Amino acid sequence: MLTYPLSGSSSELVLNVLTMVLTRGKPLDRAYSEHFSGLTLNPSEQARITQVTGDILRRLNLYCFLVDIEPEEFDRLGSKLLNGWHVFHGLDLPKMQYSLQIEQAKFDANLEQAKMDPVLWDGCPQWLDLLGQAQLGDKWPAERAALAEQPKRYLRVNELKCDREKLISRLQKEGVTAVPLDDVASAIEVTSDSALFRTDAFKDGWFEQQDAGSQLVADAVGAKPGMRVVDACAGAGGKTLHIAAQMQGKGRLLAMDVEQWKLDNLKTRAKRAGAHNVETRIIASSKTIKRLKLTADRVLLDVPCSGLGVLKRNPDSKWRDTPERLPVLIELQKHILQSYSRMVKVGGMLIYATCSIMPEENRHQVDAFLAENPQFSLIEDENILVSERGFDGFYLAKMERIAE
Ligand SMILES: C[S@@+](CC[C@H](N)C(=O)[O-])C[C@H]1O[C@@H](n2cnc3c(N)ncnc32)[C@H](O)[C@@H]1O
Repeated sequence: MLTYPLSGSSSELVLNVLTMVLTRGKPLDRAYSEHFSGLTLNPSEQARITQVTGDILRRLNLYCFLVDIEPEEFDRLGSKLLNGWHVFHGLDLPKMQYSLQIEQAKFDANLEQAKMDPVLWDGCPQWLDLLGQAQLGDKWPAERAALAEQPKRYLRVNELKCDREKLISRLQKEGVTAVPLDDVASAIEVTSDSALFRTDAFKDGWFEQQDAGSQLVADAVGAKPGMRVVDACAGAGGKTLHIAAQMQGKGRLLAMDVEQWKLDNLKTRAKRAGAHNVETRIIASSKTIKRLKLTADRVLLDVPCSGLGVLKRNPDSKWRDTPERLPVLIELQKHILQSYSRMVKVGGMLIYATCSIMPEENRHQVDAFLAENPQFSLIEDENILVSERGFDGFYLAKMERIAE
């Protein structure tokens, strides 16, 4: 965390980004891009701004409690919260133009009270705590605490262009320090605050920013050169590009989604990555899927989910989402699993994945699917828990089609 306070102008930026997220419901990444575009911020100052903003969102209710404000009051009282954040972290106050002071004695009393309340301490909204307890039982407190930590920055080396050692040494020449991860063969961890997307290594397609947990999901696909592979919920292609590298550009990789703008984004990224065997296709109706019946060696279903495994990275969503969204997602996951599994050929593999840690979206879905579909058999599944691996939380299940 910070060792000296934010400057006045960085404090204003943090407040503006947070106001956009908390009072206008903008996703954090869009609020960043609106505020950062056109500014030439020093990379370490930009890193400090995102660290503070992210940390405030990860423990918003705690910081609000300490300075006696409600999240809804953020647009009027945000400077008080930012001052409280600095006090909590033992820093001097930032020099803001308009700044509401905090009452130290009240802050200290609130702090003592907060220390007795682990749910508040971990920045967890009540609905999420209830859900986590119901779904994960004893494992939940460790996950809840791990989800309140700052995420690390991971890259995936693009093996179509280089290897980890070459990437690390090229990045070093561009002022970025990074180390390889022992347990994820394609991943490196960035240990400096450098601006990655301005590097020539990025422009040349040598890496993508991708959490190490997400890299484990694409690893599980085990695609080989010459295979026919479908990434059926490809989005902007985080996992598609990884699969393309496994295939060494040989074979057919079909990336599908219901949103054309995401596939357009994927095409740009595939071009930069030199992934020439990627074809994109919009899912316009059920016919798009039916036409591919029993054709694929591998089908990855990285389904839409609650995202409750990636709250370290997307902490804004826990203040926007509600538990009512979950049953709708669960129905959609069921539908995708049932209908898109038809594309897997006999002897081929279906990989179901989410970035959630909740069994209802994970193993329960797989069990229900297998009960209704004896033509599939479970090979293995894995819960990638945030508290155990330190990555974002994911789930993956590998199933083989053993009959038509
Ligand atoms: C978890 S995201 C995928 C992330 C992506 N695989 C990656 O690694 O970057 C889920 C994706 O499913 C897409 N989606 C939503 N409903 C869908 C449907 N009925 N069929 C296929 N994709 C769908 C969403 O647009 C979203 O891009």
